[in-house]
Amino acid sequence: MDTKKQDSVLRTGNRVNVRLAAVRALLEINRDGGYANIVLQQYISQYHFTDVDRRFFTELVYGVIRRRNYLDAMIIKLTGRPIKKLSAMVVEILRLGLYQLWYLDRVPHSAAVNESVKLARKLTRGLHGFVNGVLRNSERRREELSIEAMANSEAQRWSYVYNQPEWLIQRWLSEYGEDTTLGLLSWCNDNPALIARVNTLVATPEVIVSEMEKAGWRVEQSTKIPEALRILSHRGSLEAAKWVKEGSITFMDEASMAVAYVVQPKPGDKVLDCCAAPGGKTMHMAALMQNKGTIVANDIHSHKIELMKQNAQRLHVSIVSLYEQDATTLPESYDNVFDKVLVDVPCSGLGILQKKPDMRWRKEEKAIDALPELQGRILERAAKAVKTGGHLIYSTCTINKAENEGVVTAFLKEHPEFIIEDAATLLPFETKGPMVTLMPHKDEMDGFFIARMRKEVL
Ligand SMILES: C[S@@+](CC[C@H](N)C(=O)[O-])C[C@H]1O[C@@H](n2cnc3c(N)ncnc32)[C@H](O)[C@@H]1O
Repeated sequence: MDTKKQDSVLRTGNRVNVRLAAVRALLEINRDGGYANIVLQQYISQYHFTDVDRRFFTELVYGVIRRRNYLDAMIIKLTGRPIKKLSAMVVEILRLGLYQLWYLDRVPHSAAVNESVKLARKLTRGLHGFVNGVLRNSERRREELSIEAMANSEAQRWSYVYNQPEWLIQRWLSEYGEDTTLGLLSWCNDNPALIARVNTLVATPEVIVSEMEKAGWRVEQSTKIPEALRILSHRGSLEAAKWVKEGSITFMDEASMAVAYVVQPKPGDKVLDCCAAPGGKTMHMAALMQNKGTIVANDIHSHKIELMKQNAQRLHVSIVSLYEQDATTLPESYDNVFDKVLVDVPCSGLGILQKKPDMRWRKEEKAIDALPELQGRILERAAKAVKTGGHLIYSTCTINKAENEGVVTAFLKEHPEFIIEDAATLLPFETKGPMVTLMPHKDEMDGFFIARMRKEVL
């Protein structure tokens, strides 16, 4: 549907119909493959929700996405049909209805059912009776639909309770054991904290905190990273906030900020960031370098380079040169040139599942198992760009050991000229080294891996 038409469908007078917007957004994510965070942001900026509506909309969309496996199991049981045999629109209306009935105490059951029926009248060809029947039936059959009654195995039970694919639960159990797996699973279902980095090139955390408080935001300075702020509540759209527009803040997690601390670039350094887009760490390094020196930032995707250019402009960074470049085939002119080389490889992203609740359903084990080979090749090539006495930093946003310790250990075996250093000692918070794995449920930030190596003369 074109944007104008959709706009008029979603609005009644000045108010946006939040549930209708949620169904449309869910369809774009689940049927059309849109990324949840991007679709959500588009709706929020397009429809100018009130703060209350924005929170409800976000809760509905993310809530349904997180609990998709259990909601779908209920739909299959209640309709007697596989999801694929139902219309995509009806599936989203049922998911949303069941989510409200089962998880949102503050929504009266009658409202959850009636609003779903209204949606079905508006969006389907005569399936409102079917939706009504399924949802009312779910009320009558609560016991039969309980997780205990529905799960056929312990792994399936955990998968329903924690809304994660069974294969991932099995993987974490075998890598980390039961306690850590449980911690990780419940972290995945918590609402992510909103974290901003204060751009120290133009502002200080103290000034920004005080300005935000005056504007009615609730915000705290992070206890882990000095320039990080935890935004507890805000007014209006984040994108339109003055601090975002003027480049005094940018959104990124504390774990992501930890990487630049381990790189420890100094003003005047020559830095290579070879998997750089969208540039969160590049711009943070530029700030730590006080915008003095050089950062060569590469990425394989040209459209992301444009995004980084805009990011650099907004954040008043002028020391970054951007190139579209495959990190496995860096030019020879890069060899032995850089003081610091950051290799923030493409990875499975299992450490950022909390922020992207749709990701858990998109991941595939086979694709994950193929990653270490590419990561190893990127690291191998990038290592040549480090000058003697310089540092090579390898990072991922995953807690998958094969992509982390696995890749680095294999690299070190082949390269005695690289010595592992203790990354933990460079961080402004307590954690264990020498290679650092930030575990979300313990460190209260995204799951990241960071290793720092020094190149010696042999
Ligand atoms: C984890 S993300 C980097 C995040 C980035 N460092 C930041 O802090 O914003 C990995 C990036 O590697 C890029 N990439 C994937 N394969 C690559 C390759 N062979 N060479 C260079 N970049 C690659 C992807 O486009 C993606 O932007």
